[in-house]
Amino acid sequence: MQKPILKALDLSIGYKKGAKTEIKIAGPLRFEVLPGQLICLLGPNGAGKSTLIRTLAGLQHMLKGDVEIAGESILHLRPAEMARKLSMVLTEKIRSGNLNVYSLVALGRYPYTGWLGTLSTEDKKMISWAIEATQTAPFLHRKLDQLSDGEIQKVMLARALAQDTPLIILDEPTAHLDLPNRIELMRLLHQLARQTNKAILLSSHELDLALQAGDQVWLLDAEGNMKQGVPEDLVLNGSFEATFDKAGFHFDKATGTFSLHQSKGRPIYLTGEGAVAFWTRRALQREGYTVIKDNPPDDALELSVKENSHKWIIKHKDHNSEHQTIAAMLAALSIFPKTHAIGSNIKL
Ligand SMILES: Nc1ncnc2c1ncn2[C@@H]1O[C@H](COP(=O)(O)OP(=O)(O)OP(=O)(O)O)[C@@H](O)[C@H]1O
Repeated sequence: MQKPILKALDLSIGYKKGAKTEIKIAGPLRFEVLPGQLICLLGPNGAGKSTLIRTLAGLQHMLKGDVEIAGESILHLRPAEMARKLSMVLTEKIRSGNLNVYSLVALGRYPYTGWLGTLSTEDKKMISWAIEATQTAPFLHRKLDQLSDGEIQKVMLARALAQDTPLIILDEPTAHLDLPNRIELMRLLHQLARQTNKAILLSSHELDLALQAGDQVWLLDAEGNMKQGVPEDLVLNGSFEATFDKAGFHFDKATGTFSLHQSKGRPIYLTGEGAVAFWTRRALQREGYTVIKDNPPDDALELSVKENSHKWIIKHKDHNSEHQTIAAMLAALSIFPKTHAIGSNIKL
């Protein structure tokens, strides 16, 4: 059996106010991270994700309990030992604008190079691999202040990879990335965990990506409790919904998506499959309809969609009409009274 690379033993995290007062954010927490796992730490704003990450990395005192990395308490690890076991990617902006990208990535080798910083063949190989994996080669000779926030994010990941530690912790690594790059980064982290047997823990607000890529999800709620599990189990047992419970937010277990609108409006009986039905449903929910798939009431509006022909057919008593776009279908539906429209009081 594999030994955990990271372990929390009744860990309480938070802040000290003066000599005596403690502000506890979460705990006692117990968890283990095994080599090869990608763990996504999720939770609403202010739940304590960054506090937990900083505590695990020894950047902040724990209130109680202990954290072990590769079997050793972080309280006993010297900085040089820690740097060979754990690499960090934080979201804070780097100020050293004068450094070029290659030099920054090469800094990842510092735990192995000693004072002079002379790079061995092995060091150079590792740096090249980190650059290739993160696709940072195109801006290798640029200075950091000539990079976008997203590019800096990738370079910081390259530095962490060059450090070649069994545990990598990233605080919101997708924060500055556009959608394709967010997907690409999650895919890369997932692959890295599998191929290199590194354990990777990241905090994120990317609920859908975390659901897809995480081997485990940790859900930290506003009360400081943490639920852990395989993402699909957490969806099915309602933990996911409960952690992000917010007025006006609805988590659809069937599609794994959050929606802004709680549909309580006029029922509409939708038949059809595939992408056209999916986007039709979204449009109807936005307009405040309650979309039903089974047992329609007698006076229900009926809408059938045809996947291949992009045709929307509305039926209601004597009414029967056919439409070529969602816009036209919605316009046609507007002649029927809605009981009420929902979704106006949502705070994000
Ligand atoms: N230095 C500090 N002293 C006291 N309380 C703090 C300090 N820094 C943060 N906090 C509080 O700790 C709680 C957790 O903050 P943290 O930044 O860890 O949350 P988070 O889950 O990372 O939030 P976000 O998703 O918004 O980044 C918040 O209520 C925050 O106000």
